[in-house]
Amino acid sequence: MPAETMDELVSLCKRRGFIFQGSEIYGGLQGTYDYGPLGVELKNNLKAAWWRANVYERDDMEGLDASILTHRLVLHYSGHEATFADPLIDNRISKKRYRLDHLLKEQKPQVLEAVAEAMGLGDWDMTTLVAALMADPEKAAEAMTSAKVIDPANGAPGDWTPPRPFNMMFRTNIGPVVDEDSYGYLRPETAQGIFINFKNVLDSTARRLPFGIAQIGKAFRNEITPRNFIFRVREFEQMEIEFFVKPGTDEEWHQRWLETRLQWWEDQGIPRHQIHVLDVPKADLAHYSKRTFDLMYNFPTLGFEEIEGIANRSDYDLGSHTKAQSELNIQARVMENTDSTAKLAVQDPDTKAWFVPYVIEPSAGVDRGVLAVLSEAYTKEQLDSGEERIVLKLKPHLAPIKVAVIPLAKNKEEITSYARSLKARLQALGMGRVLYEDTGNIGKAYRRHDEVGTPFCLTVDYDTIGKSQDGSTTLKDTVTVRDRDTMMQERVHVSELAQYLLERLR
Ligand SMILES: Nc1ncnc2c1ncn2[C@@H]1O[C@H](COP(=O)(O)OP(=O)(O)OP(=O)(O)O)[C@@H](O)[C@H]1O
Repeated sequence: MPAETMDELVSLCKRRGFIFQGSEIYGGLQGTYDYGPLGVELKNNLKAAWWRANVYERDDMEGLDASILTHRLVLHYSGHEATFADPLIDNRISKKRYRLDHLLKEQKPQVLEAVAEAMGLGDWDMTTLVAALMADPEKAAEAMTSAKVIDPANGAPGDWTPPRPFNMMFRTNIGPVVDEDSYGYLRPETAQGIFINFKNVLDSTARRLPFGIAQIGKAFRNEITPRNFIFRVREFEQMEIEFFVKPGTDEEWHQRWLETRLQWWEDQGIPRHQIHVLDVPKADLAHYSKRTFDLMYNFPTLGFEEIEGIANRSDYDLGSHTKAQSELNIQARVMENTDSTAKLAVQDPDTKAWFVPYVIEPSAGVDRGVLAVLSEAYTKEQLDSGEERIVLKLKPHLAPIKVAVIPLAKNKEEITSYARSLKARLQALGMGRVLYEDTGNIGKAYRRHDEVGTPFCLTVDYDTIGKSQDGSTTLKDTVTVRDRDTMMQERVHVSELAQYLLERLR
């Protein structure tokens, strides 16, 4: 059974070294988190699983690692400069700042009804209400104040300012000269790096449609109200695929990617029933999207929230960044591009006509993925002894530590050196981190490794080194293997350990 509250997860993450608040010793930097010794392993394992499934195991994908610092023209023509904004509103009394749609979601229905009425709306939903408020900011301020919209910070009605769009990109100066032209952006998504390299990848790999480019990397958004632990942060990682297809085949590929991605999440330990597929209503679609499926995971405390968006982006992206737009019969509405030096189009092998590919984009958040996987794996068990056991039932390939090798006696040189050499041999198998563990007693070590999801604990004891109390040597060169989930222990000969572990850790 997954975790019931976010607090349980936050507490485990801090206690066991998965995730810490960013800049914590100086009071914390909001919207940033640092991955600790175990967090970095889990995160790397999740990214490796994604790369394996989407690059190595397919024959129609290439990888890329584009730069984070981005030329302003990239984000100008992509539309981000003009439209990558969230609606912002302030309460003059508390001085608190909110994202308008988030603030409204926390209001009682009668308050929302009063706001809509003051705005003169008959039939409305959240999307049309936000749109109406943004279209007339002065009236919106009056409506929200007179309808007594509550400030969640103090539970009292606010004195609301007119809402305004707030661009979420981090703009930064580039180079030693600070002037109006020498700025760029930290990328707000990894996708643009893929689009602007489309021709480079095509020319260097001789790919034909359909094919995709995959990338994992950091993205930055100046979220108005970062919250819910690593769910909404200002610096995060994305795992993005831009899959280029012939127009007309896009809808079929969109469906295929939906199924592929759901299967992948299942392989990471997130069952199908814990994900709701939202077919995003037309009114809520991003400006580039023909259709989008959001994968909404049932997070503890938060409920169903997005972990991945799978968008049919039509020919908007390559069409926006290409030169010679007028020759390419672009379907999407794009800004006229007078700066691009590359033709981002392909030739139909039969007709020889040039056209701009459509793009299917499965875009997943690494951090939200980590949170979902942790929450699904978190298990509280009542043992026969009456004790409670917390165990992270992570899929073995995601576990931060695969195997802990524990010497039963810390001061017995023969045992510790046997354990150290066994650790080194297992580490060399390349299955991930193997830990030599000699802190605390064996019971405590088991408890700790249950809590961090280590699938196997191996104990090296007197029997292993051929010095059993009864003088027998039948158990020489065997170790006790304890299984995290069943807590069963069995004796395994060290010559069979490699195969034993590799089979079970796959
Ligand atoms: N501020 C953030 N913190 C952590 N992950 C994020 C953040 N913004 C986006 N992501 C991740 O990147 C993925 C793709 O980004 P996309 O632009 O589709 O998100 P979004 O629709 O803007 O998300 P939201 O509506 O929750 O702000 C999301 O599904 C999510 O997993």
